[in-house]
Amino acid sequence: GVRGCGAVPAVGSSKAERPAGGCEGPHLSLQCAARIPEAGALLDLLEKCPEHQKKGGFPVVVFEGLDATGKTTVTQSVKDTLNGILLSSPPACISQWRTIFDDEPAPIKRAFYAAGNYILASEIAKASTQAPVIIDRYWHSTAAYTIATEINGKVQDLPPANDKVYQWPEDLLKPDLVLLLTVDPEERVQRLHRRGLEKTKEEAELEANSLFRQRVEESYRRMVNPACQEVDASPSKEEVLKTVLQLIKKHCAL
Ligand SMILES: Nc1ncnc2c1ncn2[C@@H]1O[C@H](COP(=O)(O)OP(=O)(O)OP(=O)(O)O)[C@@H](O)[C@H]1O
Ligand SMILES: Nc1ccn([C@@H]2O[C@H](COP(=O)(O)O)[C@@H](O)[C@H]2O)c(=O)n1
Repeated sequence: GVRGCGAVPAVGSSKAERPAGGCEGPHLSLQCAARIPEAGALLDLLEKCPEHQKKGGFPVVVFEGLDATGKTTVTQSVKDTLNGILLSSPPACISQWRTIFDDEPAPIKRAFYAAGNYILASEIAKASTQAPVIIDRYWHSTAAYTIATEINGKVQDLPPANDKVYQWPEDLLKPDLVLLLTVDPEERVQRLHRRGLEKTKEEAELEANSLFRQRVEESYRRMVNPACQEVDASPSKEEVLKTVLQLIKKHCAL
């Protein structure tokens, strides 16, 4: 069995909790490695990461949110202001395989992002002994997009608010603070267009499908332990930076 690879049917549960019959983890990993050579390399990297990584003494702050809500912009500024270390999910060491897994069926694609979070945890453990760590997406993104993809229809059709799919995995290093950036849909579309990068399939889906967008955001809001703290990211870049720095100072010992 491999950490993180059973994330689709068991979002939020730890490796140990996953039922053998319902767990796609080991099954998926063997299948993947035989068919996709990069899956073998990914699993090798994952196996090298020690389990139950511990955080260092510096704060670990995650930024979450839909595409184009301003995560890249604000994480860079926070990192510069705090002399921190900027990390992202999926981590740089596996990002060259991202397009390969993005084109795979949903369970394999999600397993890639889930495994990436466990590899990222090793980087967070090390970096947080040296400086404040600022992260662009982590587990909440993997969980929220998975839940919103697995469930069709309206927000009311999502699993109930206290369902265990919204729990943080027991065996994954926890951040000190998770900030969820939100902007109204019109502003977000304008930012997407202003940015002008090529859209991924999922970004196109997000833009076209307002119900999907609502399910992703609501899933973020339902995540617990740690929950996301919502930040209105509609104001100017300077205002947003000021707000998040205040929140970091309030919640983390710097
Ligand atoms: N507060 C803001 N006001 C106006 N424009 C902004 C603000 N923050 C970011 N932008 C602009 O919006 C666009 C998207 O921002 P950014 O790339 O930081 O979002 P993102 O959340 O990292 O997106 P993705 O998740 O797709 O990488 C960029 O062109 C950026 O300059
Ligand atoms: N921890 C993560 C990170 C990302 N994803 C998936 O990637 C898409 C967004 O990535 P950007 O680089 O454009 O911000 C997002 O749609 C997720 O599908 C993930 O699942 N888990």
